[in-house]
Amino acid sequence: MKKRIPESELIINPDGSIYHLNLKPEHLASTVIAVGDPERVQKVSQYFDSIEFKISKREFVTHTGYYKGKRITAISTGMGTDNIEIFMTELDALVNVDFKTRLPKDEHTCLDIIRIGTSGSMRREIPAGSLLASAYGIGLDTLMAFYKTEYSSLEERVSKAIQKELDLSFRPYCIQGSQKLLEQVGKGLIIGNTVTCPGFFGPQGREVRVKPAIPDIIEKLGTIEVEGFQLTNFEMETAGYYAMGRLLGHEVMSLNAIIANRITHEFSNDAYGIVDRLIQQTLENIVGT
Ligand SMILES: O=P(O)(O)O[C@H]1O[C@H](CO)[C@@H](O)[C@H]1O
Ligand SMILES: O=c1cc[nH]c(=O)[nH]1
Repeated sequence: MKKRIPESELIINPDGSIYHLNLKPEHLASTVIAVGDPERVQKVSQYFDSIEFKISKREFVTHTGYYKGKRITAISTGMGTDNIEIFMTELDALVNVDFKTRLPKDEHTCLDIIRIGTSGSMRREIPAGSLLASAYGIGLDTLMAFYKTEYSSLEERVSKAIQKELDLSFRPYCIQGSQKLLEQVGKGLIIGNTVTCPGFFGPQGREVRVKPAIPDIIEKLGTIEVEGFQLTNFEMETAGYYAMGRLLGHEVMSLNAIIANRITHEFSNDAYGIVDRLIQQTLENIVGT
C-alpha cells in the first residue's frame, strides 16, 4: 500500500507549486541545467530560442524554454549540499508524486540533471580555463549520514582512504555520477573526481584570518590513489547531487568550469568566459550536435 505524504512533509503552496522551488509540475522540463549562481540562469537561457516560463523564490530562479527544439529548464540552487538536498527532493516530487492525491506515482520519471558550476583545481596539470566532468563526487559533508544507500566496493575504498588520510571522525561518501550523461555532456571534457566541501575556505584549505584544522588538505588529498582513482578538484555540490540522484533515481552529471588552480595559486580573470564556454558546449551536447 502506498502511503499518502502528509501536508507537513511535502509542502505545497496554496497556488499548487512546491514549497521552495515555487514550481508546478508543468513548469519543469525533463532535462534540467542546474547552476549555483541565480544570475547564471539568464546566462544559460539567453541561448534559448524561446522562454515559456520564469519564476524565482529565494535562491531558486527558474527559466524553462527551448534550445534547438529541446525543452530545457535552467534553475539556480545557491551554494552547498544542504540546498541540493532540497532542490533534488522537490524536483523529484514534481515528477514522481501526484500533488492531488499526495501519493507516489505508479510510474517513475527519470530526469536528466546537469550541473554547470565553477570549481578549483587541485592538480597542477589542470589549469584555470579547463572544463571538467565529474565521474565521481566525494562528499566531505555529512548529508549521507542521514540517508541510507548502497555503495560500490570502489566507492567504499575511496571513502575509507580519505577518512584515514584526513583523520576525520566521520566517513565521507563517494558516489559515481551518471555514465550516460558523462558520455553525452562530458564529451571533450577532462574527466575528474570532484571533492565536495561543506565550505569554501577552511574545508578547501583556504586561510584568510582563521587557520583551517587541516591546513595541508590539498597535499593530503593529492596523495590519495585507489587503483588509479585520483581526486582532481574542489567545489560544494557535486557529491550531494550524485547521492540524491542515486536515492531518487535520476541521471545526474556535474560539469565544472575550473576558475582557480590551488597548486599554482592562479585565479582566472575570465571566470565568466570559462563558464560561458561550458554553457554553450553543454547546450550543444544536450541536443547532440
Ligand atoms: O559556481 P557554483 O555553481 O556556485 O559552484 C561553486 O562556486 C561556489 C563557491 O564560490 C560553490 O557553490 C561551488 O560549488
Ligand atoms: O576554488 C573554488 C572555486 C570555485 N568553487 C569552489 O568551491 N572552490
